Amino acid sequence: MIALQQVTKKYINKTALKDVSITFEAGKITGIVGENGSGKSTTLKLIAGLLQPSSGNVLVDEERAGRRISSKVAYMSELESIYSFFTVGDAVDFYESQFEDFDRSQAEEILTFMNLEHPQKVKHLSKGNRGRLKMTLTLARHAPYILLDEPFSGLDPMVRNSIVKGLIKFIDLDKQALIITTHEIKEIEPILDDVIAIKQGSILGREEVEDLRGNGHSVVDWLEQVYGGGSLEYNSSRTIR
Ligand SMILES: Nc1ncnc2c1ncn2[C@@H]1O[C@H](COP(=O)(O)OP(=O)(O)OP(=O)(O)O)[C@@H](O)[C@H]1O
Repeated sequence: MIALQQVTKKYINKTALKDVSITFEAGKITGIVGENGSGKSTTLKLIAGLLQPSSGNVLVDEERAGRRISSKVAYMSELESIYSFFTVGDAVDFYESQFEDFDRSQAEEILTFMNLEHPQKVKHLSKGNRGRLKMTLTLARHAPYILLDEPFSGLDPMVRNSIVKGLIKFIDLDKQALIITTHEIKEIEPILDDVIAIKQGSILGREEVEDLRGNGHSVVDWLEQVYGGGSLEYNSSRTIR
């Protein structure tokens, strides 16, 4: 389990997260939704151990998040993170050399699924194919926690669709949990177990998607209500886990 306990994260002139307490359970797909600058990436970077909290604790399977436990977390940045002078094959070799849990044969299977080939040069790939490659390299790891920061950003619906299909096919929810930040909630709504709404560094709410559906609502209905202006009649007074 991942636990953020009363976490505040301050940058020099900005408080990005304010006293956030939340958990993420193994075996679930959780979406974190919020407008630009609300603290989504900061949350993932804290879990990945790339940032340290200003106060509070970030625990991954009861250990403090940091370099020592990074093997438990596969983090995909929203930024371009693969050297442009690499070929697709070089990128796979590089990831294999960096991560003990990297599964070469799974990587090859995902490459085929994503229609990517070893000799292709990263700098010549379309944005969509660079997104598919980034996803391939992350999903080829057997890390128990997979964190994807804005995997759909700037990608067209066909590419988004192939990425969602890749997630369903290559994530093993008996052994892995997935946390996705996104603005594109409609694409991933069908595969989400729960959704967290964040605004200006605070968690506004969290819901199980099945509970919402049971009440005849979509995630989008709920988000409209949480962010104000919506008229969803739904009791969402449950405690945030
Ligand atoms: N390294 C940094 N130094 C200073 N401020 C930062 C830094 N990184 C993020 N911030 C600020 O912290 C706040 C939260 O940023 P964060 O990137 O976590 O938001 P986000 O929800 O992921 O946004 P987006 O959807 O645009 O990616 C923003 O106001 C951002 O400008």
